[in-house]
Amino acid sequence: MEFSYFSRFHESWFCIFLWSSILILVILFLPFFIFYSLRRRLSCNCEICQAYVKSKWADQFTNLCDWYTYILQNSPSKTIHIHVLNNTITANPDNVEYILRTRFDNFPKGKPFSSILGDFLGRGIFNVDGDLWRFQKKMASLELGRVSVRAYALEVVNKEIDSRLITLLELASGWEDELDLQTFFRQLSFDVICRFLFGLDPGSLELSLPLSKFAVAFDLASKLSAERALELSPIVWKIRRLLNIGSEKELRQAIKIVNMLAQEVIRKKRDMGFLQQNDLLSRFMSSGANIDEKFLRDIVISFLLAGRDTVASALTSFFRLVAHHPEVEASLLAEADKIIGENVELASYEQIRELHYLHAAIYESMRLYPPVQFDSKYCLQDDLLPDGSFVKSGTRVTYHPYAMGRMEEIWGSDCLKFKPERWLKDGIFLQQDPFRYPVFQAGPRVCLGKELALVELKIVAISVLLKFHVKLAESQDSVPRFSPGLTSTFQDGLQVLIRPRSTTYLTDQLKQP
Ligand code: HEM
Repeated sequence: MEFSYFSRFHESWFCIFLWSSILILVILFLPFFIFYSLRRRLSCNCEICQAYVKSKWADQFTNLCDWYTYILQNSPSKTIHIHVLNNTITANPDNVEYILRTRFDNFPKGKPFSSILGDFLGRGIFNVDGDLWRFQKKMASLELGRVSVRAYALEVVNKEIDSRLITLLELASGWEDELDLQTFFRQLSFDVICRFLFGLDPGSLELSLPLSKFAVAFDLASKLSAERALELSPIVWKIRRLLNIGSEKELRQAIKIVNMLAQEVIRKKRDMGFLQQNDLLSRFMSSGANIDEKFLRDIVISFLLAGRDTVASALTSFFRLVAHHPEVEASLLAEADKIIGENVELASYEQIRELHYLHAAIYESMRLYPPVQFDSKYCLQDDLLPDGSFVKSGTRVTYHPYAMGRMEEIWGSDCLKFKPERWLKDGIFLQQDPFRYPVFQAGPRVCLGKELALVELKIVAISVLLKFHVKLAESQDSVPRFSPGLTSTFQDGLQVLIRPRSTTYLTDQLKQP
């Protein structure tokens, strides 16, 4: 007995000694390891790589995406290679089609991407390939592909507009203080997506923190996860994560809060009895598939991300552009007046379908400000893109809808102008090739929520426009600054004054020189 106690005592000291030695060795050799792995990356002396590494681009451009746009516009093939990032970036529609459709199997999301977003999105649909992706896509398509989905979306959004949106904006229309429309739309789209996908009223959740704290944590987790991709080597953030320091510590804390929200959504759904319900979450829960608690959490987070941030981003940019273009605002109101008429509280689905100019204005605003500015895939085997660019196995390929929306070769010499008319022929909205406009992605992984999103965008936009005039706090020539994140967000939000719409306002506005 005494002997075994003695030997265990020695064993534990031996373990401590062993682990301490390993730790000391790691600490001693880590800087060399990082240095050598980064040296290879930093060694490219080409102008573009140096501009990236030394952040020289920031001398001329407000946003990284504007710099990428500039170099893509100036590239004859509309494709560039950032050697230090091992990333081929393209704004060439032929390449986009090749990556997203023709050679879909050779360009999955891939392991590097899943590890960047893995802590936040886990095995959720955005972050996986293969069977895990197919399963979630099938379940989501059953729900989002229903014939009645648009009518149901309209019902959910109309309820939200009727019960909250108009009341809140009426309140804000009496304020002298500015309202951040971006935050407002994020709250709205969160409520809509909870009702639509989870069959839940967010107000009924029993949360230990106010909803706004969860929203902040959600945004932070999205921003910090996206920033991992900007590091010159994944080793940098992986070490920070191992030591739980800096941004990785913040990310861990933010994810902890986000998890609390997801757990409460799942708990509430269980309480409500998911077997009798046919929303998306209930479908997953009753599918009989092997879905553990963690997988359910990942599903909830991915769909929240898909439906909340993208729609809020699209609405915010739309109102910013419309406020800067009174002539577009006038055309939107004139169309609504013709189709919906006066004194109608909420438009019907048939009326919404008839609003071609509104549809065009929404597409046009997403052309200039796509909610997902760029999207990366991973090249499995060496490949050659249609424009002749060679892509090496194991490197990243990125298509860039933000830059594509600003290409003269695609949209003509007035590509920087906000001009909804470019989408209309004889007043009817005309669809463009999705590989020239991959705002909803295209090919097998095309956005599953496109129809829901369009209904939501149109009905919210017209409901607000008909009742209120949105006046921007920023000046006419201000350039928006984006926050890094998975979805495009204005760093300073969108500060506006809300005013009740008077019938004479617009005429007065148009009379101004
Ligand atoms: C204006 C609004 C929206 C835009 C611009 C948009 C755009 C996109 C884009 C670019 C992707 C590809 C992302 C990637 O693979 O990395 C995507 C995927 C997806 N979106 Fe949307 N989206 C919008 C709204 C929504 C909404 C409201 C939902 C509702 C649930 C949704 C559900 C999805 C899903 C499930 C996927 C994954 C598809 C797959 O991987 O097969 N989206 N979306």
